[in-house]
Amino acid sequence: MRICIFGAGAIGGFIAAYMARAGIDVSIVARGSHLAAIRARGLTVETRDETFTVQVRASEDPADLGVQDGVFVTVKAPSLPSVAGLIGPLLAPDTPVTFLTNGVPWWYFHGHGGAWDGRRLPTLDPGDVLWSAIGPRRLVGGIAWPASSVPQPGVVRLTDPRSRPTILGAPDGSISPGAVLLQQALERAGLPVQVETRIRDRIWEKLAFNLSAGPLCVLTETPVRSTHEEPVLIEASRRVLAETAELIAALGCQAEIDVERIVGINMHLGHRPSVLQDLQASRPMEIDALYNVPLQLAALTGVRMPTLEMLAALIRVKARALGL
Ligand SMILES: NC(=O)C1=CN([C@@H]2O[C@H](COP(=O)(O)OP(=O)(O)OC[C@H]3O[C@@H](n4cnc5c(N)ncnc54)[C@H](OP(=O)(O)O)[C@@H]3O)[C@@H](O)[C@H]2O)C=CC1
Ligand SMILES: CC(C)(CO)C(=O)C(=O)O
Repeated sequence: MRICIFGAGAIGGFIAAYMARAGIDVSIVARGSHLAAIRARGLTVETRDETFTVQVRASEDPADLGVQDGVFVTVKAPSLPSVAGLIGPLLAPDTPVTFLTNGVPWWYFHGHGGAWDGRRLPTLDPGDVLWSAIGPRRLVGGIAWPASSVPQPGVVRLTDPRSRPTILGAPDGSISPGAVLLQQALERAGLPVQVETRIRDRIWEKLAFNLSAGPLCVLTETPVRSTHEEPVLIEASRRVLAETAELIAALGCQAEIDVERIVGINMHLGHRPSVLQDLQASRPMEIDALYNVPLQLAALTGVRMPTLEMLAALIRVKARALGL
């Protein structure tokens, strides 16, 4: 089984390393100092329980890696249009591609059914470049949960890669052969995975979690639990979650949003969300996928999200002021 991880940073890096260790023919698309370090010293994973290093084929040019049986795209959302122009050489006609990204995915309305079926999201896929290069047919929706980071080039750090399963699911709700192939690859690597028929419900569960504290972390530049030291900010988090639950229902999804459970988790979470990691590394943040597009969907469905609107506006101002 030939698997390529496109953008093997915090999330893709640990997946690639576990696959390589399990003997899967895995290669990665990486770039810059991270690629140089992986080539020179291998790809290292540090978890609570172990540290290990694997040698893995890596290139910034997918043409060096050839046609694959399956592809995991794990770049940040602002990098996705760059993937469209590069991914072609990895794809046979049936190669499944999953996008393990936070936020609303660019393909959200593909296979949705109903009045919005096939609607495009130009904010996430300007000029339909992903839609045209990858095509919705081979798509598998995906969600990753483990809190992870790249503390230095060539090194991925996370507490527990098995903390929560990766979720995969075809946009049309079928158990597609592509989803099953990608599931098998993760299982062989010893990573927990579930294939779901209602992928959008799971996307919203994850996004609600990201929305509960991510904006507060970006604005305060502190880890999740620090934002929950102030009762008024916990209240803001509760309001964002209530607004998100309303949007989820208006979109016809059935995600379970247990506000007090999420608040309870956040109280103890020392993680800096990946959106904050981007801010602090002066990288573009996933503002569109995480905040702006949910607000567009709120406008589409007539749902009011004043708290998220305010937080998103403050973040946009901050991003512009910092040139991000
Ligand atoms: N980190 C976390 O804790 C979690 C993250 N997520 C989500 O997972 C997704 C991936 O995040 P994460 O792994 O943290 O991101 P990272 O930035 O750590 O990894 C993405 C990698 O892709 C590389 N990349 C981007 N474009 C290209 C390209 N065209 N060619 C080659 N390499 C490229 C980046 O390089 P460069 O740095 O040069 O841009 C980077 O090394 C995001 O949507 C995030 O929100 C989900 C759960 C938890
Ligand atoms: C908060 C977390 C780890 C949730 O899994 C996440 O998605 C992120 O850091 O972006």
